Amino acid sequence: MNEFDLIRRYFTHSTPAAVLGVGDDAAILRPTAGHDLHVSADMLVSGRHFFADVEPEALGHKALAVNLSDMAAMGATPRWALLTLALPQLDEAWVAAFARGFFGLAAAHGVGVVGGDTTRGPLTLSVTIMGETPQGQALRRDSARSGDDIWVSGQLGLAAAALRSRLGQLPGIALPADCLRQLERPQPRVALGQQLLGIAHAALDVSDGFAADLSHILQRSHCGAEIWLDALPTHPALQPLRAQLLPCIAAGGDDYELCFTAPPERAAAVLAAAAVAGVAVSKVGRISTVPGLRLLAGDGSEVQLERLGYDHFA
Ligand SMILES: Nc1ncnc2c1ncn2[C@@H]1O[C@H](COP(=O)(O)OP(=O)(O)OP(=O)(O)O)[C@@H](O)[C@H]1O
Ligand SMILES: Cc1ncc(C[n+]2csc(CCOP(=O)(O)O)c2C)c(N)n1
Ligand SMILES: [Mg+2]
Repeated sequence: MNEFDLIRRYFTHSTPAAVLGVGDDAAILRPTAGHDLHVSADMLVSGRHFFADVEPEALGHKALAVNLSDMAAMGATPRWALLTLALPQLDEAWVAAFARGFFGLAAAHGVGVVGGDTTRGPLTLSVTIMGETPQGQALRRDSARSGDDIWVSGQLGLAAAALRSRLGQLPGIALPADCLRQLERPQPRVALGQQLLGIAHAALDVSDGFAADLSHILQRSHCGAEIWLDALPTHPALQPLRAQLLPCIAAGGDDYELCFTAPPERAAAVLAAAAVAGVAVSKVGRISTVPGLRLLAGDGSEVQLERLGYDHFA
């Protein structure tokens, strides 16, 4: 099997939503009239974003999931993706499983894989994703307003706990299986993002860590926030370990949940949107005019974290 057999066999699927998909020098796409086009890229590098021995099917899922999560964060409907791979060797069973995970999730979200690039090299997966929102409707980072409630979807800290456990940093702690599942197969909150259009003011997805990512909203919106640490949602089985796992919950990363702000009078609309999307949401703080992020313990005292989130170069 050569490079082109590999592409034909594993990476060429029909793409009815594209004018022209895999097989030419470029794909041809026709965005929906009256919509804005969203484009985002996210890369996964072996040893940096995943362990080299991870199940290839899970890796295929995650490579697309982290990109779908960026579309979810904008409230966009994901439509097309490009898949760029560097593979150290041609291991057909590995590629078949990877493609199963990737194309399974693509099909579930109606995303057409319209092209990419394949080369030999250190295991690296890069995805470019494109999606749409009705013109001017997208959920951006720069639109939070003083007085907004701050919400987060799902549960935080599970993936970071699983990572630390795998690294031997949580001796004597048995984690629920949901933690490893969250690390290896995150569920992007695409439906929630779309439901929040017209309700949320600002949004992003939590990839580096809740505190670090919320800080991006604060910077771009020129405001501050207080966060009630006890309100940050996590897995029930981790509740007794909350104090020890606070760095995972508040600043761990790999959560792929949505953090968003909305005016208090839209709280019922937020809860209704979450119910339609089938995702739990928690109110965890408030946007204020006082600059900076204040993390508050149950007694109202301010907590300083050593790190707010993951940083590749820190
Ligand atoms: N090499 C680069 N060249 C140009 N723009 C970049 C580059 N790397 C990142 N960016 C841009 O910087 C912004 C922040 O990027 P980042 O990768 O941190 O996105 P994120 O959504 O916060 O996190 P994640 O990568 O986990 O999705 C984005 O607008 C992204 O397009
Ligand atoms: C083996 C291994 N080591 C570390 C981590 C943790 N990790 C890596 S990148 C990142 C932030 C998001 O990445 P990016 O900002 O590049 O999108 C996190 C939380 C992991 N998942 N696997
Ligand atoms: Mg993002």
